This record gives sequence, C-alpha cells and structure tokens, in this order.
Amino acid sequence: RRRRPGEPPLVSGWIPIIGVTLDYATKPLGFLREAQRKYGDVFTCAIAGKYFTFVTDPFSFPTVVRQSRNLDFKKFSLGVSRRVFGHANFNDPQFSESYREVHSLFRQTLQGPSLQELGESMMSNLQTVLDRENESMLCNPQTVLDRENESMLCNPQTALGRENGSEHRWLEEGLQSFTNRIMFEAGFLTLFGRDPGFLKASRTCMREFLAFDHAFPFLAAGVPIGLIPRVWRAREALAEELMHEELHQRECISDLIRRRMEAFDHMHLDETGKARTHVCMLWASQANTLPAAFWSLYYTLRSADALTAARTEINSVLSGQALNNQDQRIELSREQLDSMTVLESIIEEALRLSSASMMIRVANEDFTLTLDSGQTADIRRGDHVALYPQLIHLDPEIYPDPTEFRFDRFLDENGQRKTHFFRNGRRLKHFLIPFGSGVSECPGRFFALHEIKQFLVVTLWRYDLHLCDAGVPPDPDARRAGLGVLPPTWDVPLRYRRRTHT
Ligand code: HEM
Repeated sequence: RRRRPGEPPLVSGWIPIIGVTLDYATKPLGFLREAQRKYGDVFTCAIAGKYFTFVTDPFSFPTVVRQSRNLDFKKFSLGVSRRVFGHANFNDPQFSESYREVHSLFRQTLQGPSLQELGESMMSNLQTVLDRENESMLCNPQTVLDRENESMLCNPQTALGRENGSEHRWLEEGLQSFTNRIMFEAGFLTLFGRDPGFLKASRTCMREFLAFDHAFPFLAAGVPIGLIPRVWRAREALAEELMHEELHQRECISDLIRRRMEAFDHMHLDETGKARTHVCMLWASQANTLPAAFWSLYYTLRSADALTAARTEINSVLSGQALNNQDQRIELSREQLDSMTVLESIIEEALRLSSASMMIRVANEDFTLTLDSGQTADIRRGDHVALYPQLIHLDPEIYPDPTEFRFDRFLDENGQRKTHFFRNGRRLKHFLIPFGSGVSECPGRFFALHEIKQFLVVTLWRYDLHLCDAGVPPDPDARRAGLGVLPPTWDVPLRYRRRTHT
C-alpha cells in the first residue's frame, strides 16, 4: 500500500503483512510516542495485516468519538468477541433489532436506579465472602496453618506475631490472590446470583476464568482458541456453569443477567450459545475490575499518606452508622459511596497508572477526518481508527511526575473531584479515559467504581494490612496493552489480620 495525497503518514515497517506489529506489540506506548514525535498527531500503522490510523492529539478525541456515522464500533468489537467467546454472529442482520435491545439493557440495569440495588447486593456479598472465610478459619484451623506454613517460609516473623484466637492471627497471601478471590466471588454472586451449594460454582468459575483470561491477549490477537486446549476447556467449563438450566437454580440473579437470559431465549439461540454470551459478560465485568481493585489497594498500602486519608474518610462515613449488630455489617448508600472523594481519587489515580485500553473504530466508507487543529486526514473504508488514552494518562504536561502515584491528584482544594486539567494552557475534556468514551463507553463504569470503593472500605475496615516486600515494586504488565487495565507483573506478599473495633 502507498500513501495517497491527503492521507496521514504511513508507518509500514520493512516486512509486508507484519509491518510494525513487533515494534508495537513489544512496547506500544514507547512506539506510539516515537511515531507521534516523528509524524505528528495522526499517522497510519500497518499492524498484523491491518491498517490503524492513530489520532494522538487529545483535543481531537471528541471528533473521533462523535464520528458514529463514518466510524463503526460494533462491527469490530462484536467480531472480536464472537471469535474469542464463540457466541452467535450478532452483526448478522437477523439479530440486529434484537441485539440493539440486548445492548440497551446495559444502561437500564447497570446505571441509574439499578445502581443502588447492585451496590447493596455487592456489599452484602463482599461481607458474606469474608465472613465465610472467617468461619472456615475458626472451624478449620488447617486453613490458617496452611497459610501460615506458606508465609513462614517467606517471613518467619509471622508465627511470632500471632495473637490468641485464630481470627486475629496474622495471615499471609499474595495481594493479587487476596484481591482476586474476594472481588471475583463477590462480583460473580452479585451478577449471577447464589447457587444452592453456596459458592461452589463461583470457586470453580474463578479458576477457569483466570486460566481463560490469562490467554486473552493471544485470543484477541487472533490465535484460534482451539489451538490452546486448556483455554478452550476453561471457556467451556465457564459456559457449563452459566447454562440457563444452571442459572435458573440460582437465587438473587441481577436484573442484567435475568433480562439478558429472557432476551436470548426470545432470540432462539442454542443453549451453549446463550451460555457463551454470559461468559462474555462475566469477562467484561471482571477482567478490568480485578486488576483495578489490586492497584487501588496496592497504592493505598504503599503510601502512608494515602492510607491515612483513606482510613480517615472511611471512619468518618462509618462513624454515623450503627455498627452495633453482632457481625458489624457495613451498609453504604449510593450517596455515601459517591461522597467518598478520597477513595475515588485513589481509584482514578490507580486507573491512570495502570489502564491501557485502546478505542478502535472501523471506517464504514472513505471519508475525511478533520482534527481539532484544522488538519485533515483521509481515511480509507475498512481501515481502523484508534485512540490510545495512555498517551494522555502519562503525559507529563497534563500530569506532572506522571509515573508517580499521588493519592490526591484528582482532588481539588475543597476535597471535591478535580476536573480541570490542561495541556498547552487549554482545558482538556478528555483527561482520564479508562472506561472509553462515546458509543462504546463502559456501561459498567459507575458500578465498577462503587464495587472497588466497597472493597477498599470493607478490607481497610476489617483488616490491618501490610505489604511485606520492600523489594522492587511490580509494574503494570504491558503484554496486555490495548486490552484494558494491566495486571501486575508479579504478585506482592501481603500480611493481614482481623482488626478489633470497640
Ligand atoms: C475498572 C473496571 C472497568 C474498566 C476499566 C472497564 C473498561 C471498559 C472499556 C475500556 C470498555 C470498552 C470501551 C471501548 O472499546 O471503547 C468497556 C466495555 C464494557 N464494559 Fe467495562 N470496564 C470496567 C468494569 C466493568 C464492569 C464492572 C462491567 C459490568 C458489570 C462492565 C461492562 C462492560 C460492558 C458490557 C462493555 C461493552 C459495552 C458495549 O459493547 O457497548 N465493565 N469497559
């Protein structure tokens, strides 16, 4: 392919088809920054046999996001999702009307009044998961001993730090493992309801989910799932657990899943096909939330200022609450969660540092894109137009010391959410975009922020937590760049024990 007059510079590398795939895949942010420096705000890259036009000027993001006539989101995202999850082809005209209705359920059931109900359910599930763990420690001291044996290998002090009564003993576990098991189970129960064998399915699902998710970058890059049998088995095992027959036996299913089940029944999909759409929903609800919860707690525990500010905010919200019931169960209204601006700033800062999603659209026809500067770029039909928010998130002009965690970066002088960020003296509309924007903006973003806040509240309230490794901190794992929030490159040992509240 040759660059035509009016088209952006073409970065095609030396090898046909492969183009600049390897440069991009090994260090996407570095590659894009370098291309931006060489070619300016818009350039087209040959990646994996396709052409991606990157628009890197943040002031032009709204132009791209608003181009829904020329730029299609559904074709690309449903195409990838079908390949990875193996569900029906919802781009097929026979489904177009009914799929529009299914899509509209996201808004109806994840936002607005539904948020309160989801939040209550999540809060209750979080505490149930932790209570049950507590009980299992009391009834089964082996659990404690197993964890202690593991922990003593890496920290002999653990045994010395024990207090009487197993529920107040110090335990040790990786922070990522701690976060994953609590958030996965609670999030799973909140959307898919409780099984009669209580938590049996969610345990199995977590193991399979992690195996499937680990391979997600390969699947998204086009590797057929059949070539990785363990991953294919994991996806099918998840689908087995989410067959309608199984789901009908569960209690307290969320409106989202209940109404999706009804819709898919009306669409006459086969039973496995229906279950695979639920696997897709499970992935959307967990794949970003788990690492986002990890980083939020990790950065909080690493920064004494952040920890103090977070505990002060939690104490002040909970002090108005009668926690005199025996289990000390916490309840938080939507308004209370929204009022927790310190926790919100911590989560947003963690997302700024760890999210690396990419927004991709496909050109429906040849058209001319006009950037904020007035510069134009001719785009060919079938080409992809891409935005890479991490270029903004780590821009030192917008965020001084961009790789540093500052818990109050998103707080203004009154302790409210800060929304004024500038580049070249101009205020930015898009300064933090971990949830995407425009037609494809994540419909679960409000729930995601709430559930991570709830996780922070519950864990910081219940436990003393310490990171017990002062070694090299983990980086966000760039191998998943483009897919969302990056998990840590390795897990960090955590020590925790139950706190006593008087
Ligand atoms: C920190 C957590 C989360 C992050 C960072 C996140 C981020 C994103 C991003 C970047 C997209 C794609 C946007 C695009 O392509 O432009 C997306 C889509 C989506 N997310 Fe989230 N998400 C999170 C949590 C959730 C949760 C908890 C749910 C549901 C309970 C959810 C449901 C969805 C769905 C259904 C879509 C597809 C929307 C569509 O097809 O239009 N997400 N999310």
